[in-house]
Amino acid sequence: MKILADQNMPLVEQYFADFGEVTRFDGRNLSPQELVDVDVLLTRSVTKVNSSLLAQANKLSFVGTATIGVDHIDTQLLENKGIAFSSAPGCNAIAVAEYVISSLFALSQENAKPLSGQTIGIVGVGNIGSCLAKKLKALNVDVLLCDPIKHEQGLLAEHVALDELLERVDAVSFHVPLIKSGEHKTLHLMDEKRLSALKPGLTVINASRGEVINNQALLTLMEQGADLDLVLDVWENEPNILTSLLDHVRYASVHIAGHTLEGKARGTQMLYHALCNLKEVTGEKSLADFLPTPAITSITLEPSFTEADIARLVHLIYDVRRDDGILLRNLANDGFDSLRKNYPVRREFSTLKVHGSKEQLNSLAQLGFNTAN
Ligand SMILES: NC(=O)c1ccc[n+]([C@@H]2O[C@H](COP(=O)([O-])OP(=O)(O)OC[C@H]3O[C@@H](n4cnc5c(N)ncnc54)[C@H](O)[C@@H]3O)[C@@H](O)[C@H]2O)c1
Ligand SMILES: O=C(O)[C@H](O)[C@H](O)COP(=O)(O)O
Repeated sequence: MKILADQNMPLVEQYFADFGEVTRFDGRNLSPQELVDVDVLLTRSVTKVNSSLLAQANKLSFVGTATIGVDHIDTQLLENKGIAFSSAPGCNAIAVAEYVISSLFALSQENAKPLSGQTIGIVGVGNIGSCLAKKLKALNVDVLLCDPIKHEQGLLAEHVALDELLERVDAVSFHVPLIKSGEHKTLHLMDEKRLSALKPGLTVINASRGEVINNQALLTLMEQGADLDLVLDVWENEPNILTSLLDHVRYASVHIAGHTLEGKARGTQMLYHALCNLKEVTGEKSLADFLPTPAITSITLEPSFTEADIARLVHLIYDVRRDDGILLRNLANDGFDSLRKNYPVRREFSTLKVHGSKEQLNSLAQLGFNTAN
């Protein structure tokens, strides 16, 4: 079996070598010719899997994307061609939620505005939005949720319409898929009209897809002096982003919100299990076999540790300002994709074992730290 895998996908050889020969490709520059005689294609989010890419795919029987988002894949085409498909739902949901928590704590410190007592809006309450809501509630934050689809399905009673939510919150975080048309379209969900109506002092976080916010309209608004705290991980037209917007963003990063070691590796593992199912073999390999021990494994809290110290613990594991600095220092020389490829190791909160009193550990456990005795 011939397996073609994105060069930025970790652990492919470890998981897939038993199935056949693994060859790597450059995600943005895969040519139709490279798919001749290939059985399995494993992508990340930058490869557009469409009819022109598959024009010479004479043997392809499985396509997998080790990502949550599937807007780069023509899934209808795969179905029509009888090619099995799998994505990796939820694989990096924890990583994205931790990115948002890190950003909110950093802003809270810099703006001298405690997080506890703030109202945060979450737009899109799927795997990431739900995970984030749980963590925020553990921090005594009021959470407003907006997800009209789940509401219509009877799965979210407390849905708040987007325009009302934007008026009521201190910060809003977007976790919707990119939907280009239809009643629930998210392309330019934040269009010029909605952006212009935002209240001063609002924090706007986007770690979903860049196209959810009209970037040019946002730039124009910021150039006119709008008072918004912007946290942007995703951009329209990646990798050729609107660089003049960077001057107006508090924390900017190169579409890495989901890029913990665990998040990326889980994506690969989920595709491994999908292929095992397809081939009717038992998948016996596990993430724990491959992930390295983190640099800091445990910490003990003193009785003086209070809620205010939670931010320090969060930033010990991941501080979004590290990634903001990397982008600002290096984008011009290295370029967007190279910064993504060489992203420094980031681990999830669960890799830190925290020892302390029962009361201290309660909210830390809900934030995702390892508090097991
Ligand atoms: N920045 C990153 O690194 C990164 C990482 C992972 C995922 N993502 C993006 O985040 C998106 C969400 O991920 P998820 O795992 O939570 O997906 P999910 O499918 O579990 O949840 C998405 C939710 O959004 C809701 N939704 C759809 N249209 C909506 C609308 N118009 N308004 C409000 N809600 C709407 C859906 O009903 C669903 O509940 C992914 O599709 C992907 O594009 C980005
Ligand atoms: O949808 C996703 O899962 C994320 O956007 C994903 O983490 C993007 O990262 P990439 O696949 O481009 O490395």
